[in-house]
Amino acid sequence: MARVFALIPAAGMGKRMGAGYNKQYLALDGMPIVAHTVRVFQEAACIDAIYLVSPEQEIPFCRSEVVERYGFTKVRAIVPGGAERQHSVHNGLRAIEGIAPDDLVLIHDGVRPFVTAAMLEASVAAAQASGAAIVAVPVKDTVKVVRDGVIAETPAREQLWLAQTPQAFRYGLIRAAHDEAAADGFLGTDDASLMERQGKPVQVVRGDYTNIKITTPEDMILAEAFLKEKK
Ligand SMILES: Nc1ccn([C@@H]2O[C@H](COP(=O)(O)OP(=O)(O)OP(=O)(O)O)[C@@H](O)[C@H]2O)c(=O)n1
Ligand SMILES: C[C@](O)(CO)[C@H](O)COP(=O)(O)O
Repeated sequence: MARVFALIPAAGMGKRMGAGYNKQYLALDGMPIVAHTVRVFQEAACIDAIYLVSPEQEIPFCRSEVVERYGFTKVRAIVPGGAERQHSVHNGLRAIEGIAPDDLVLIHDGVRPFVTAAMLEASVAAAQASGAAIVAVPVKDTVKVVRDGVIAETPAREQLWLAQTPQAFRYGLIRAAHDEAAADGFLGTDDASLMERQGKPVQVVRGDYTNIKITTPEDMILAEAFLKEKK
């Protein structure tokens, strides 16, 4: 039976949030954003172990203020991050102890606190069946490709989806994709894109519009509203 590992990159700088410190520690209902996220994985029966990725200098803070404070017993290690998200994920993948190629890894942004147990279960089932699956939602607006301030193209909306996380993979597949991208100096903005460039299929699991990545200040307003609605 494949085991399921969660890998949560939380080693960004939160530059677009402009909070003056890492946005994953901003409080939502008195609890750091990243703790809301980890809690969903801690409580999900389908997750066996969690690896967190943090800026190296913040590892002691993350351990005491997130892992120990909230009793996240599934967290096996806090791994030092890299310059870009992809580097942080690659560091995390290399740090998972005793993982087998057929085990599953669910990669999930530390700043997407509205992930649900249902999304985790659907991702696990899809990756178990096909090897690779991401959560995504259809775009609601019309999307334009713009070059030099002028519209170059209007892609058919029916084909456009917004990639979210979790992104779930058989470990052997995503490890090979990350190793190859690193060797080629390729930087993608999500993990699925590293498999796509190898011509490997990635399934899509329908997510939810509330599964936002908290990126800019207005996302905090949305997050507070979603949290109020959940209560
Ligand atoms: N070098 C990096 C960059 C990002 N992340 C993580 O990847 C997730 C998504 O990244 P993003 O929202 O872009 O976060 P930041 O990089 O912190 O934001 P910014 O680009 O505004 O600095 C976050 O949980 C972030 O902590 C990471 O682990 N390591
Ligand atoms: C992985 C991701 O959350 C999917 O939407 C996104 O691509 C991360 O991008 P960012 O540049 O780190 O914000």
